[in-house]
Amino acid sequence: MSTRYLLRAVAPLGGDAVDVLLADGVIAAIGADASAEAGPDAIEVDGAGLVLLPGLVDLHTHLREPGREDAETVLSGTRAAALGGFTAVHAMANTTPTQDTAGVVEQVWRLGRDAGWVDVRPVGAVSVGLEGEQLAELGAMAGSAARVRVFSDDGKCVHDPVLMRRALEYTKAFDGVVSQHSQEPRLTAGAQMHEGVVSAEIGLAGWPAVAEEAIIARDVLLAEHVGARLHVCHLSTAGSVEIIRWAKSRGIDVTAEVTPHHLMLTDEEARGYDPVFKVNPPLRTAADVEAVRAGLADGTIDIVATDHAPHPREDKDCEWAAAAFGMTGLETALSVVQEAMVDTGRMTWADVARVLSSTPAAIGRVEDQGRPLAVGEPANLTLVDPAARRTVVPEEQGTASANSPFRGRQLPGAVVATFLRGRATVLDGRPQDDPDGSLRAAGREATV
Ligand SMILES: NC(=O)N[C@@H](CC(=O)O)C(=O)O
Repeated sequence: MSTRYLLRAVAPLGGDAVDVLLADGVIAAIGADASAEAGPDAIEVDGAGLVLLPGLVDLHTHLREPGREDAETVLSGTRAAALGGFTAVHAMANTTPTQDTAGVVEQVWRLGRDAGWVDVRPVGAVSVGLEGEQLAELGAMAGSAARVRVFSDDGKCVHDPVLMRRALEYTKAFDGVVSQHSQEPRLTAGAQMHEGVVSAEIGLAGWPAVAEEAIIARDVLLAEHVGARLHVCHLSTAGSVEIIRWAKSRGIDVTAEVTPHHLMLTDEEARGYDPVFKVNPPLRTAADVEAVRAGLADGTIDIVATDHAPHPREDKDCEWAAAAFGMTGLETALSVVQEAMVDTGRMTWADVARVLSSTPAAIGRVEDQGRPLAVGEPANLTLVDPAARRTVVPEEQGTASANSPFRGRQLPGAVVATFLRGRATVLDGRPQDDPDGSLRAAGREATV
């Protein structure tokens, strides 16, 4: 018999505290029945003051394997995900080789299954080698064991409108979705950061907001024309929020994501020339941060996705122009959303469950994740302590890379436990391959 967990007096999304019993991979009982049915062997978890969320689902994670195992592996990245409260992640396609065939997506899916930390749903590339010329084997990836439903050339934009149209048409056939990295390449050649006052003052080449907005505007019109669904990756500007709002008002089938870092940080961070703040799309202005917060709160932006983009030291500890784009995010996402949206009174924990679990699961067609808290549902759950405060120390995180833009910051909230089909992957804030924390305290990766 698998281990049973009795979660005592947890707050399910703001409701009254209840006991919840996890057994045989599912939520076995809620309320008075839970303690009655628990039996003597159940492990009790004191949930007083804690919030019980459905396990988080990330639609945008870079796991880097195959090809850049010096930055992250499926094992280290998924362990980081579990520590961040996730029970499923979508692994982006910009690996080496590219995830553009059934063989490569199945390899990543298998590595994820064998690691056992979270469910890994590989994203398939839209074009062969992300080169934007020839459509990849979309149908074969969809029909593979990896059951790909999300397709993206992320890191690059599908900028050819004919290729984008074809991708939208083909993905419709198997209920897939194109997740577009919206960046007009000609408008961003050589770009280093957001184009604005700060880029002019510090002398770095700018990435104008219009380069994102022009592609989003084009794509929502293409999606309407074709009758397909479209997902917009890491939306970052006030203008992009307006375009999505307009598209939704016309009934266009579009969803959009914002990253935690775009909810919190601005282009002012670039003034110190620390490449940890170099990311694509770039950190924008305070007005953009306000617009994406408002867009997330009113439902124009559907989800938060991490765009966890680990890079090894040599790709970040260098001058700004030579550094790679990207920042880690799996282990700080929930805290950033708490600080930006919950602690400011703009969202409830039920909203957090929607934007970080049920809606990303729905967009990715992940059937057994993001489910309601009800008897018989798979026990994919995250237990959060909203009153905790912690200082971010990237070297103590599960990810194999240290490029967190939140280094040294105090953030609210902590993941106390994560359960994947009733098995604790994280308990007392510790990964369950290292239950007493000694390996991490010694500065060693546990099994990575
Ligand atoms: N978000 C990033 O800054 N980097 C991503 C790819 C990308 O979206 O450019 C990466 O793979 O490193």
